[in-house]
Amino acid sequence: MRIASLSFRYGRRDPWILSDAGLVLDAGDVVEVTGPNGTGKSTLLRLVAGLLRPVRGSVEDRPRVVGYAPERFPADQPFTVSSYLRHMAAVRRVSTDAIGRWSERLGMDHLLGQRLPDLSKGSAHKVGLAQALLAEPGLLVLDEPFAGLDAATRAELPRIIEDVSARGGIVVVSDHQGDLRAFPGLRRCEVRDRVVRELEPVAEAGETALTVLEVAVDPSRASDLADRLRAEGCTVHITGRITARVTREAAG
Ligand SMILES: Nc1ncnc2c1ncn2[C@@H]1O[C@H](COP(=O)(O)OP(=O)(O)OP(=O)(O)O)[C@@H](O)[C@H]1O
Repeated sequence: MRIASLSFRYGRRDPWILSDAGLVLDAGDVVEVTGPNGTGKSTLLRLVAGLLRPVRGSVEDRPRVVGYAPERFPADQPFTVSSYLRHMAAVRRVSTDAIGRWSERLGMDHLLGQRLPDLSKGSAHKVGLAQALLAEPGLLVLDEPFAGLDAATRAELPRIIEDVSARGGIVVVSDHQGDLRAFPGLRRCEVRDRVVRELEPVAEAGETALTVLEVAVDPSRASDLADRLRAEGCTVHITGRITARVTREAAG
């Protein structure tokens, strides 16, 4: 799936939210979208999911089956959870068996008979996740999915995301709390100042990210400085000598 030269604003007189964004997503990719409040994370997710159309640019080769869970599930609908999910299963042409599977996995069996407007925020959020997962999405877009979830479902969600990814689905998640940071192979994108920028991946468990500094010092100070840096926990290699013209001020 390819996002190419994508720019978006809500109305002709509104400011641009995204400008010239580009991103290539491969089968199995799990992408975390971060950025300061109000910069356009939800907007980007809705564009990725196909709920908004780019003003300029394009989203190409989007998987056919898309599951989207909004940040706030619209619970002001006159249905029980069960009848809502049965309706969504019919719309998506999937067996109602999927409802039982997902309500068990998301710990929401006890909610099935409740009316949507009576649900707590966290419970309504689970219904939003369940409807997004019903049809085995090739693209799963989750807007702040961890917010308000109980501990058990919070722990289960990365496993669900892993399953979607393992069967080749693309998963795009906005997650300002960083619940997915330890996810193996996680790609990270930041939305800031209208730009979508890919960030360095987080080091895998058991690894530590290190920054390499090149420091040139007078040879007589090298071994002393190396010892002091090692004492501070740095890894130090003395790699050789260079010659450099140094001004009197810098040398002092
Ligand atoms: N339907 C809309 N019509 C007009 N402007 C909108 C609409 N939805 C969002 N915006 C504006 O677009 C900008 C980006 O909003 P968006 O919700 O995408 O940001 P966000 O990064 O997801 O925010 P948050 O971190 O608070 O969830 C904001 O200035 C917001 O006011």
